[in-house]
Amino acid sequence: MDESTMNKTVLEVGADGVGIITIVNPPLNLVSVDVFLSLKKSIEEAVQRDDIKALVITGSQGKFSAGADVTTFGKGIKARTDFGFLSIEFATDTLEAARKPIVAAIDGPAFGGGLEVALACHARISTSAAQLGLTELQYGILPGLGGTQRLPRLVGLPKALEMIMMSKRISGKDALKLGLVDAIAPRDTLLSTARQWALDISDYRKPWVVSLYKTDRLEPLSEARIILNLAKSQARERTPNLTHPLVCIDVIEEGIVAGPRTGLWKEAEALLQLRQSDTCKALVHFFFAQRATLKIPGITDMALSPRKINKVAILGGGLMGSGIATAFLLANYHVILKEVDHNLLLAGIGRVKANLRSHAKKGKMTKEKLETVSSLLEGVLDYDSFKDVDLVIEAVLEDVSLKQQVFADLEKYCPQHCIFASNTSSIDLNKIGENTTSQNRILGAHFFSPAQFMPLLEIVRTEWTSLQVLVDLLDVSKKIKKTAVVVGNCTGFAVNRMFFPFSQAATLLVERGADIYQIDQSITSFGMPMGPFRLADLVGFRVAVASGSQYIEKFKERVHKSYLIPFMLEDKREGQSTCKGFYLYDEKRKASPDPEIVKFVEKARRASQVTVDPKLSRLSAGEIVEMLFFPVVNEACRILAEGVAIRASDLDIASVLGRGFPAYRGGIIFWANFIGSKYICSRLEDWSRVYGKFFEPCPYLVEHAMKQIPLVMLSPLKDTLKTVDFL
Ligand SMILES: C[C@H](O)CC(=O)SCCNC(=O)CCNC(=O)[C@H](O)C(C)(C)COP(=O)(O)OP(=O)(O)OC[C@H]1O[C@@H](n2cnc3c(N)ncnc32)[C@H](O)[C@@H]1OP(=O)(O)O
Repeated sequence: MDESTMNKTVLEVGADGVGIITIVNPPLNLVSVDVFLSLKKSIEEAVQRDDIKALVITGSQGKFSAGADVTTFGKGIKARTDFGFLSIEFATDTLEAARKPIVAAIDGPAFGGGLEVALACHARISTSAAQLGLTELQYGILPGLGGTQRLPRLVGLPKALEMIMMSKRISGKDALKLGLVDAIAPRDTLLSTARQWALDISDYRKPWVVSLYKTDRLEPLSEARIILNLAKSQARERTPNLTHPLVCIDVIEEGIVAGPRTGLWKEAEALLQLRQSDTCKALVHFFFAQRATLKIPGITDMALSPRKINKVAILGGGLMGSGIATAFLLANYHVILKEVDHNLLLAGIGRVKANLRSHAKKGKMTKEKLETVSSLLEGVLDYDSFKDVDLVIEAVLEDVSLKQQVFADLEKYCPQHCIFASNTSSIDLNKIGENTTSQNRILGAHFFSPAQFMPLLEIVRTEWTSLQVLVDLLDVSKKIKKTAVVVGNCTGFAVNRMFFPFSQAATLLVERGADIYQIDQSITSFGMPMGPFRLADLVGFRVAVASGSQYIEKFKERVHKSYLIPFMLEDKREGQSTCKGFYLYDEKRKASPDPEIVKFVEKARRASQVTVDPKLSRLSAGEIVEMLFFPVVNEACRILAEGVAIRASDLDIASVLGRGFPAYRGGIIFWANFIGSKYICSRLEDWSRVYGKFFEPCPYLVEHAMKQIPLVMLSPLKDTLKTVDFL
């Protein structure tokens, strides 16, 4: 399709007197300014023509419209789309006020501005598989084409709030139940059904609904206020650092209190401001960074088709193994769970079944599906049933020799094509495969706990891993609904290695005078799900010490060796599992600060023989954030410099999806670039002079700071792949 036939709408009139307006902007029919201007022109023309009785709006190639082009947010606005043009002059005064009925025929995506065009039509017909949603909050803005006013009037306030606040996407089938669409039609009769519906409206056989003025689904004002106030307090609690969800609720409220047209003006005003905000820029970056993870130079551009994976074996039914098994079962894979003895196997199966039941209890799966999925799980104690396994994921203890033995066994019992993945979080994969001749089918599949929920899968390739194996695992990751980030092999890989200095900085500061609970508080206020000490309690001190030792061994010259956790372990404090760590835990796992903690802190201070710096006990929340996260940025820079990560934005995704770094700050590198490499480098230099090598900025960061350029890859990708394929 050439440029002249894109980015516009096309009007065609049938013998029945129905004009079909098609949005033509493939592949997703995004509604650009040009599309809106063309749509306005088509409607105005159709209203004037005597041969047109009614209209249908649809999208080309079976896709209604994926909404506005989000890359334009934060940029200058063209004159014709000035304040109020889109929602008032176009959607309300041209489309909704047209003197001829207009029906939306929806297939494929109808998101954001796309759905808002449909909401302003006088009826909506969709296929059952169509996807509908007002997803704007996901980008730090609000529905800006009247969605805040029309959706509550069509589906009622609670459902509209749920959809808008969660950027929820629903199917055509569910949209029918809500009253968001008027009828469902199969794909091949969608247009004819919409045509007939438009004629029926024109001939008064079907109602001509102007959604902006519909009131039958709106709650009475007093009830609406209660619902809105509840939504506000939920938004404040869920995302205390964000204003756009609250602005959106205010706009909805304005329409209910002062009338929908006043609401539209307020919506237009809010959109203008929000689309320029830093939050919007960060969230748009996050959206594209996540999509970029799917494109891996040298891997996904090699035209290799993924092989079908039918049977998956998980070794180890502990917390990780059972979570991974659950994720595979939920995607309908046949799963073998292997343990070393009967009791451990029963416990592992029990965990998986409890995970599945809790999924069903939350309404995410029907009872029938629970039964089907549970029947796909098989528990075993030996390798007999491994002869037709396609993928093994090892999740045994973090012990090198145990893993080496396991991989040597796998080579004996599994078929030649089987992929061997390790869920190790820090051990070198080359070491794990040392006793095998299968290095080309070994890779890391690092899941994050709880594996059935956490959306990230860190795929670790070694210099030997076959491209086909990588393509296979990338395909599996999509099927189990994980975002995969492919990284190179090194201690801690990308995610844990990047965040190791985070907990190191925290203990370093405490040993030199800072307060444990103030650190945790500052970090959660920044937007992390929990602070480093609460996190250490959750992970457990034994795991923290075991993985920490890998870094201490590997990066001796720059790690901070803390005595704090070892002293607490001596006193049988292991974290949340023992109800005592940095916090005390009650029977409901509620954490409270422990006054006795000071005893351990003082002992650690004495042992490390450092002088307490009174300045550190008076750090502001902002300083604490900098002192914990700038070392993370520094390590991320080393990871980029070594070519462990493919691109800087992958580390943004890894930090958000693997560690809970706030998406509205764009991810660790985006945030660092927002602050500026020069400032970060100078702060690290200052601290390294006072507190030692741990804070010393790496050459990559220094170079970027000197040139005052953003932290992105400077050098081309390191080519780590030595073999092409093993098949
Ligand atoms: C004023 C209004 O109120 C504001 C709005 O409308 S906000 C926008 C609301 N729209 C959305 O949230 C939809 C976002 N898009 C999606 O979720 C998915 O693209 C989709 C489910 C529609 C389709 O998925 P899929 O078929 O896998 O295609 P996908 O690869 O994602 O997209 C194709 C290309 O379009 C891009 N794209 C998708 N939606 C886009 C958007 N809204 N803006 C800009 N680019 C977009 C993708 O990045 C991709 O680009 P690439 O080829 O260069 O990598």
